[in-house]
Amino acid sequence: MSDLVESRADSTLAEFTADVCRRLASGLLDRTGDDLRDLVAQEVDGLRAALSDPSFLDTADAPSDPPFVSPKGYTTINTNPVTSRRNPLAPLVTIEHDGDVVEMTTTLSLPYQGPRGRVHGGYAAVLLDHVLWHAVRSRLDSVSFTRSLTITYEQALPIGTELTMTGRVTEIDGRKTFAAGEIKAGDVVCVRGEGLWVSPRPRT
Ligand SMILES: CCCCCCCCCCCC(=O)SCCNC(=O)CCNC(=O)[C@H](O)C(C)(C)COP(=O)(O)OP(=O)(O)OC[C@H]1O[C@@H](n2cnc3c(N)ncnc32)[C@H](O)[C@@H]1OP(=O)(O)O
Repeated sequence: MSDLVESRADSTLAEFTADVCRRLASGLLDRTGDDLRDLVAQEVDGLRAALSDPSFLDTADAPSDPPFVSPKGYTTINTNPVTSRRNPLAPLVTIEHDGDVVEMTTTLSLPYQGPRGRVHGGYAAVLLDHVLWHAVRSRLDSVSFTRSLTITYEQALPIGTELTMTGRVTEIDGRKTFAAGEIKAGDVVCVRGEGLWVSPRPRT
């Protein structure tokens, strides 16, 4: 098992700061003038309070992504731009495995917008890449990399609505693993994806 490398309070502060960054990133896109100043002032006050008085932070829940020392001795921080609570680029997601199916949920705000009211198509591809990779990873003993990913945009993928990403493996052929899945808003399939994940050649 791996060891933690910072205190629980510091990990909580880091994740609180990432959440502040998330709120500011959204606020910068839907507020102007005094409204924006109010938000910035409120978040700065919160950060000052969190720095000067650790009891300001709710430490009831364990940090989601504390850095740790890996079994190989490396200090590791989850940098993932989809799942890391500590990376402000990542929205907050849930991931669940149900047998061979992986399901992920999230609600995306304005920083992920492409056309007005719709998720940027590139970010929809990011979400599908991630959920399909998880489905592949759950079936293999080794890591694999996305080799190809085909995305079909069926319907507008809405901003501000809970989205459900689902992924499953469709075929395993040696180093090649094929997977497919979709993103739904409610019961509507908005985006489909299918692709190939390849494990690196074994070292000779
Ligand atoms: C838990 C915390 C962690 C958290 C970590 C979470 C990370 C999740 C991230 C999501 C996933 C990513 O983003 S991964 C990052 C993005 N992807 C990458 O960076 C990958 C870049 N590409 C590569 O590194 C390389 O191309 C590889 C390793 C994927 C494959 O190289 P290779 O080993 O030389 O492969 P190669 O021989 O050409 O192909 C292997 C086999 O696949 C076949 N093949 C190749 N392309 C195709 C194709 N389009 N359609 C059908 N078949 C194909 C070939 O014919 C061959 O078949 P045969 O002759 O063997 O039958």
